[in-house]
Amino acid sequence: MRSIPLGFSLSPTSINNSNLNFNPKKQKRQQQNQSFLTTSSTRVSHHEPTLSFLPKSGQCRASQVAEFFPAVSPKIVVREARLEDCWEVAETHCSSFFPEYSFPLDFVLRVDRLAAMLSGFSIPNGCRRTCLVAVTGSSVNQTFYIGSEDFKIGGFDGKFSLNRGYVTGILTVDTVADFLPRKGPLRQRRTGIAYISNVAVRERFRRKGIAKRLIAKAEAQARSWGCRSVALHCDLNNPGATKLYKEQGFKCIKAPEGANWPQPKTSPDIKFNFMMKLLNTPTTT
Ligand SMILES: CC(=O)SCCNC(=O)CCNC(=O)[C@H](O)C(C)(C)COP(=O)(O)OP(=O)(O)OC[C@H]1O[C@@H](n2cnc3c(N)ncnc32)[C@H](O)[C@@H]1OP(=O)(O)O
Repeated sequence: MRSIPLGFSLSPTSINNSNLNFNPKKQKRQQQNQSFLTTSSTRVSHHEPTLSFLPKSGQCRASQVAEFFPAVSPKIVVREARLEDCWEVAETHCSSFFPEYSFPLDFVLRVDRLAAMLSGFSIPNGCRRTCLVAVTGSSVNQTFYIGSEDFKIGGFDGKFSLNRGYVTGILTVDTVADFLPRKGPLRQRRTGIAYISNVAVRERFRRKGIAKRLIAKAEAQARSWGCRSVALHCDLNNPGATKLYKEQGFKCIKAPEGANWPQPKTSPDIKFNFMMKLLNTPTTT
């Protein structure tokens, strides 16, 4: 993470909480978070081997344990984002989509992303939106909270926290249908199709199945909203992401001749694949 002059970094990953005062309320919150992480969330469990792989003597070194449990250390949990995750979500988004930016632009980008997220709490009537996060269970004790118990924003109670990279991946799923082709002469908003966007995994956590877990959770969410399919746009020049979605059962959809389908608002040079998946379609992995 980049530092700024005066030896102080604005990046949340640089905050060392070892010299913060003990806060009993904070500790209670951390314990609550811990119990949430171990009870109500989805684990990256598909790589968990059974204990029969362990040596018969019952003795093994930490390095051997790491070999037996390659993808479960640290434990990853996928859950809905909370207000206190906002900065981490912005950080994950910007470091994944704009890795080339340096200070001060990278900081401005994160603040801009934060503002966009907080203002995005209001969505059209009858629509749903959820931001999912994949978090590491091992970092719940590394939180530095800003705000108080009475702190409110966008109608939500909570506190911001500047953490040390505990959010490893993010995904947004909604039924707003802003980027889906409208239907009929009245150009009505589509219903029954959930839209996935802003999928990103921090670089050091890639190729561990985190994006797959986020997508699976988004599909479950879409089903619970009564959607029959999910859609997304993927940059044509992003073969890794395209492969990911194809393996998860998404198919590229070609716009009919002459149709002017909406596209995400990014640089005009970026061309997108519009991809869809019926929610009863099995995945290839
Ligand atoms: C709708 C949208 O938001 S599209 C935007 C996608 N986001 C980005 O491009 C941001 C930068 N990139 C990233 O954040 C990540 O690389 C992502 C989100 C594309 C993938 O996240 P990961 O957690 O690494 O993916 P995950 O580990 O679940 O990969 C599952 C499979 O997808 C495929 N895959 C994923 N990334 C790649 C890659 N870079 N190259 C080739 N195949 C890939 C592989 O088949 C992989 O399985 P394998 O590792 O067993 O070979």
